[in-house]
Amino acid sequence: MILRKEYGFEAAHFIHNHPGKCRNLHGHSYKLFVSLDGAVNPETGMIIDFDDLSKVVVEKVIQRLDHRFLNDLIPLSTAENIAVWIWDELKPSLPLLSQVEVYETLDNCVIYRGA
Ligand SMILES: Nc1nc2c(c(=O)[nH]1)N=C([C@H](O)[C@H](O)COP(=O)(O)OP(=O)(O)OP(=O)(O)O)CN2
Ligand SMILES: [Zn+2]
Repeated sequence: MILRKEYGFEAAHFIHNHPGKCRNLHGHSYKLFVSLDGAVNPETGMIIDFDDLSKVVVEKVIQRLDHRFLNDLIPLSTAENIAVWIWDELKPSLPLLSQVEVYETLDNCVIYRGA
């Protein structure tokens, strides 16, 4: 079964080698969807407690990206590279992690399922 939870963060960035407007400093209200693929524990009725998932995602990702300049952590801060960075931060603590979705705008999204 797939369990998915939504998060958001506001951040600034620029893409230094972009041929258009994205080379300029600007910001996005990013949406992040974190998915886990696992079995339901018959005792808890859960794959993971949403609260326990959030403790990890907030500590490892949201607190580090929200209201930050992304290029400090991810020099080429495309949605693709942000998704890979988030995956690498979460996977050691969330072995059931199966998918990371990063929406840079309402209609621009990347989906990453690991290497
Ligand atoms: N493959 C990617 N392409 C682009 C990325 C990216 O991360 N991966 N990023 C950008 C810029 O960051 C840019 O900010 C994207 O936002 P924007 O241009 O506003 O989005 P739209 O494509 O929806 O542009 P509209 O002018 O609003 O139609 C660019 N490309
Ligand atoms: Zn951008």
